[in-house]
Amino acid sequence: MSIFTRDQSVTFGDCDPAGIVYYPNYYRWMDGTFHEYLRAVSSGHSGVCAQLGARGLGLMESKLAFRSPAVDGTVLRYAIEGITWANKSFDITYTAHDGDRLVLEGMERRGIFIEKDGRLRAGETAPLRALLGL
Ligand SMILES: CC(C)(COP(=O)(O)OP(=O)(O)OC[C@H]1O[C@@H](n2cnc3c(N)ncnc32)[C@H](O)[C@@H]1OP(=O)(O)O)[C@@H](O)C(=O)NCCC(=O)NCCSC(=O)c1ccc(O)cc1
Repeated sequence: MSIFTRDQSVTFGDCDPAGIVYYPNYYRWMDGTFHEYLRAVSSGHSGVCAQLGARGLGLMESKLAFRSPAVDGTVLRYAIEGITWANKSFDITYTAHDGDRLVLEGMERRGIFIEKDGRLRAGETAPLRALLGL
């Protein structure tokens, strides 16, 4: 059972000369899925950051495995499949499907980026968990 889903339409301009989705777009849409999730369950990224005194729920790591191609006209259903919490980071796992067909599997490792002694640091994740009720 997914935590959250959203649909993303693929248009002509999202594709490379071979007619399949140009891969950086998949990263943008994965990021966008996280932001839509935050909007659905909280005051959104900027609101959450204001509440936590954070600069961003920023990326430490991000990866995708491309399982099958998508083309102009595909409607991708992005899903957040799970969130795993560590002390100062959290991992979000994603899938995107075209109907029953798996198009990609992805993950992001994010942190609560705070400014400390003039540099970015990862803050504790507990306040975010509490805010999201997770
Ligand atoms: C992430 C950092 C602030 C962490 O700094 P520190 O506070 O010194 O981290 P620590 O070494 O103490 O590690 C803290 C935890 O993070 C984990 N960590 C830290 N860095 C990494 C990396 N690179 N990979 C994996 N895990 C990491 C580490 O294992 C610790 O894990 P747990 O304690 O088990 O939870 C610093 O490494 C940094 O500034 N990295 C560059 C970040 C960056 O430039 N990201 C790309 C910008 S994208 C962005 O900000 C964004 C915002 C919002 C969006 O929707 C999308 C993108």
